[in-house]
Amino acid sequence: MTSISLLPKFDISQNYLLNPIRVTLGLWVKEAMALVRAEVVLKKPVTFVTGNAKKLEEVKMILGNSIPFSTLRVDLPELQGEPEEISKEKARIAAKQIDGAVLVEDTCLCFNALHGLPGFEKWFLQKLGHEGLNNMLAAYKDKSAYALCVFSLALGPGFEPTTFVGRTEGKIVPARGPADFGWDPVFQPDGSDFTYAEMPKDEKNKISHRRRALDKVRDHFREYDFVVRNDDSQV
Ligand SMILES: O=c1[nH]c(=O)c2ncn([C@@H]3O[C@H](COP(=O)(O)OP(=O)(O)OP(=O)(O)O)[C@@H](O)[C@H]3O)c2[nH]1
Ligand SMILES: [Mg+2]
Repeated sequence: MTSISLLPKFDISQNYLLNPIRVTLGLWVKEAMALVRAEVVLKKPVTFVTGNAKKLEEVKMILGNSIPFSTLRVDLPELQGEPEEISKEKARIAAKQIDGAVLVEDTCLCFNALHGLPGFEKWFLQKLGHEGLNNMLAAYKDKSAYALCVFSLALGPGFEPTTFVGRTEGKIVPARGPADFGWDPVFQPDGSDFTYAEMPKDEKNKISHRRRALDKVRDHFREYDFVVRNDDSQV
């Protein structure tokens, strides 16, 4: 009885004594890691590959000069499957095609009432239109949806891509605002009275699925030292 009641007291004091040491060690390791960033040597800058001019515009606005990248407009195949797998496969194809490091993304609009469908293929919107997207939810009370963006970075052909996911919650509404980018007019993010299409671009770029995924891409570039060097040591 006595030993049982004493045991927790002992544990608590042990933790109390150890915690400051753990915290200090943790901080020290973090600082040390920041100082010795792993170098990733590439033969040419990472290329963001897409066939979608609007995506390209947003990626350029969001990233600015924060990471070194070039861009290339190439139509990538419309693949089927889970968003992360589609995005990775696009990266593998693009890396092979340009024989270098690539960044690609796959975006989808997912309805909760439909357990994540329609997901998205660009043909879907072309066939259904904004009204059709609303009609898909006519039988359901739940109009909630989320916009999902998965970026994939492949360091070259044969390299397994790394993914970065961004998600913004919202709901599907009858179209409002300019119709120059996909489903933007029917997606109203939570906490806003405006659809993506009605928002000024810089407002959308503060909260969008794309922005959230690109924040993670940026963090990754901070973690590693990407160097472009054209010699035998490059990827
Ligand atoms: O309203 C939108 N706001 C967005 O922020 C957004 N991002 C993408 N899309 C649309 O979603 C479909 C599949 O996208 P997606 O990832 O397959 O792209 P894509 O085929 O157009 O280009 P890519 O695959 O060459 O990069 C296409 O109809 C895109 O226009 C968006 N629509
Ligand atoms: Mg596509």
